[in-house]
Amino acid sequence: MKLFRICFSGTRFRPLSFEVPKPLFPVAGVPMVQHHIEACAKVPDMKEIILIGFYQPNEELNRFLASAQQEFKISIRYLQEFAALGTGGGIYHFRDQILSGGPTAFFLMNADVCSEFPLEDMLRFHRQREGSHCGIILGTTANRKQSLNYGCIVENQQTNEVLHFVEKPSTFISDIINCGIYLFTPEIFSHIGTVFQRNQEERLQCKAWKQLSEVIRLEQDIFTKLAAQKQLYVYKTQHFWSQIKSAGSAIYASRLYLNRYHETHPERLATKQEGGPKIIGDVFIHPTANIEPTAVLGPNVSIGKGVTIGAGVRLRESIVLHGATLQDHCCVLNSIVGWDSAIGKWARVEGTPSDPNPNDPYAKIDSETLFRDGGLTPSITILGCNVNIPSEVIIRNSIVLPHKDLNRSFKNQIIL
Ligand SMILES: Nc1nc2c(ncn2[C@@H]2O[C@H](COP(=O)(O)OP(=O)(O)O[C@H]3O[C@H](CO)[C@@H](O)[C@H](O)[C@@H]3O)[C@@H](O)[C@H]2O)c(=O)[nH]1
Repeated sequence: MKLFRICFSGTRFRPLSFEVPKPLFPVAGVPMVQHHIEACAKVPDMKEIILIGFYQPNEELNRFLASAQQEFKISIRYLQEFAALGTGGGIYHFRDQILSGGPTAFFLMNADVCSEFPLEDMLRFHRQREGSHCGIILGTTANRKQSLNYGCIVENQQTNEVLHFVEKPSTFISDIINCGIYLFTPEIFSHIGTVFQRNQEERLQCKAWKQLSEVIRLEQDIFTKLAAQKQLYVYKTQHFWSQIKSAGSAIYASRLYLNRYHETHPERLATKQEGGPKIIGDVFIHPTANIEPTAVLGPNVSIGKGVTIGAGVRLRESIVLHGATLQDHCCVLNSIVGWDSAIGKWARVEGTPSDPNPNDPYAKIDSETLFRDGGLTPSITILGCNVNIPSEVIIRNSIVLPHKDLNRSFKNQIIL
């Protein structure tokens, strides 16, 4: 057993991805990919975890890898692609490293998903069908309209064999969607290799070969064919799953993970302490945060390292990143407060939640576009790093880029 793949890009995650690669952004108090790593480390016989991306490794990534390796007692490496090779091209490029040690199967996961990661269930499902396929896709049910934003899977309901796979179809195909979490056997590489060889031949034959990209996409170039050859199965999960595309979806994912901590990490959930703040619902507080006892926090709040929270502060459905200061009596709702930002006394920072429709059991979070009908779509408020909000102003549904000193109230604006 081996591996998972990760990618560092995150354009829809700006301005937060200016400071930190999206997979290291804290969700429920720990870096987004730590949730993947924790799930992998629990799988018996997991030999190694590999992160693959095209991001230039930096000190922060190296520090994270070293500390995760120590904490989870498993080898964790980062492999950098020389260019974005696509969801299939990256793993094909590093196939020798992935197959070293002769694993019989490996997991592959998109970094930008949050899930219970039912890896052991997938493994059991795989073992019951061993020899008859080269991949298992984790699937979940979406509503008809939203299914079009995902890879859609048509299955044989008796056998769970994938009959048909279409990436982001333009008309309804199926309400079972691809979660971006897979279990593959090494055989997958011969299928990717066929596409790679064909692409190479086309490049050599084509005079404008430089323009042909080296990208291989699992979803479009591989899965559709494998489905026709009856080489894929779908394992459907009933548990929570969500994409984390935008900053708004990070708040929603935080809520899902904080709720799961009741079972997996109760020690990460804050409880009311003598002389401590009032806690409502699920809240994560980093042990180094300094919080006045009259503050009221929650539900769904994550407070990072070294954060200072003054008297009478109200904080709900928000993520406060390390080093931020919230002065007395300010109110922060549905917002992300960037690293080292400061919010003045009695200020109000507020966004609009972008949660899935609570009345639809299959609704997923919409990957909202920034603008709709010529205006900024109401969304969570995001303060980039080192932003200063003066006392007694209101910032509503706005995105503030890093290092801004605001001097008045703003509403529905991107402050550049
Ligand atoms: N290493 C690497 N990773 C990549 C590359 N391109 C994309 N990725 C990573 O691969 C994952 C899929 O990314 P997208 O190509 O942006 O697709 P998507 O819109 O997220 O849709 C995918 O995920 C959905 C579930 O969240 C699926 O439903 C869908 O079928 C598809 O797999 C993300 O984690 C992304 O960062 C690349 O060139 N190299």
